[in-house]
Amino acid sequence: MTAQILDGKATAAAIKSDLTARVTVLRERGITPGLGTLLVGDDPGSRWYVNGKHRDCAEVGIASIQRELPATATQEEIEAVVHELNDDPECTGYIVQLPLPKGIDTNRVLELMDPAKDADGLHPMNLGRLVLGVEAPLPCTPYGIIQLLRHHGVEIKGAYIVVVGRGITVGRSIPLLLTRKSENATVTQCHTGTRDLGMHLRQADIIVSAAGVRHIIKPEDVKPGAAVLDVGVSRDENGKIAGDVHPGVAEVAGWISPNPGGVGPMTRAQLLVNVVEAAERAAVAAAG
Ligand SMILES: Nc1nc2c(c(=O)[nH]1)N[C@@H](CN(C=O)c1ccc(C(=O)N[C@@H](CCC(=O)O)C(=O)O)cc1)CN2
Repeated sequence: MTAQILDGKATAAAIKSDLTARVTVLRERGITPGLGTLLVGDDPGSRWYVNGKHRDCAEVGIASIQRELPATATQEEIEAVVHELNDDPECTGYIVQLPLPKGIDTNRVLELMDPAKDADGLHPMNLGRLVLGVEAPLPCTPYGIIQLLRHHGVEIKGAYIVVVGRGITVGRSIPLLLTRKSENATVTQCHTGTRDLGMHLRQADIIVSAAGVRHIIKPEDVKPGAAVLDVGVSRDENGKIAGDVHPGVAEVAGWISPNPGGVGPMTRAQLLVNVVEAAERAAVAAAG
């Protein structure tokens, strides 16, 4: 392997240490930030992610509010919990773990959330604010990726970045962040329907792959020295979890994010940032 590692675990640990200090200040002022989660169904992966989020909360001093519903929950039952979390003063920010079971209208659930408590930055109003360039909680994985690149000194400004994927949590929103004046990158969005994906990838200074297609990023399609971020999660024929990036890419790239240990821990760290910032905003509003 010649590529340097974009170490998400270490970067997330540094972010969490800063947050612990900010939470202490809030608590001294009588404000305890609280993260709520709503998990619907019994998918072991989703449960693992939600448990991880609450472990992180305990580490930095954020309170946890855990709500669960069975896979058979109706739209109305899910919406009732969303209303409860909106009204719960101890819950300063929350997430609805995705994906929701088949048959549930996810967009409607997200729309019903109080945008001021949207810890994922996925509420339509907050995504709209992002488009307008107005302050809003930032989507966790996209902003986590930017923090990971910054932390390792990978130049984003002026870079040509190819994003592979168009899902709600990463692909749709990361171009919005990367093309802001503060980042000033040029972005092409590709996806599984893109003709000649390799032609786009070979020109990229930075590749962000969130397609969920095992090894869609191949060594021959990566420019030597490029930074490659692997966000994809899929399962191989034996049920083993695999990323989007072929292991051979590490011999060509200049930087690579391991998967696990790269973007995942950054997603979780950014979630905590959003919860703390929401509590800080609420404290300012209450004071003034
Ligand atoms: N409401 C949301 N739902 C989902 C999101 C999201 O951001 N908000 N993203 C994904 C899942 N996810 C967070 O919820 C998530 C995925 C992975 C990790 C992580 O830390 N992964 C580890 C490895 C885990 C393993 O070994 O299985 C890593 O990359 O090191 C954190 C969060 C879909 N749903």
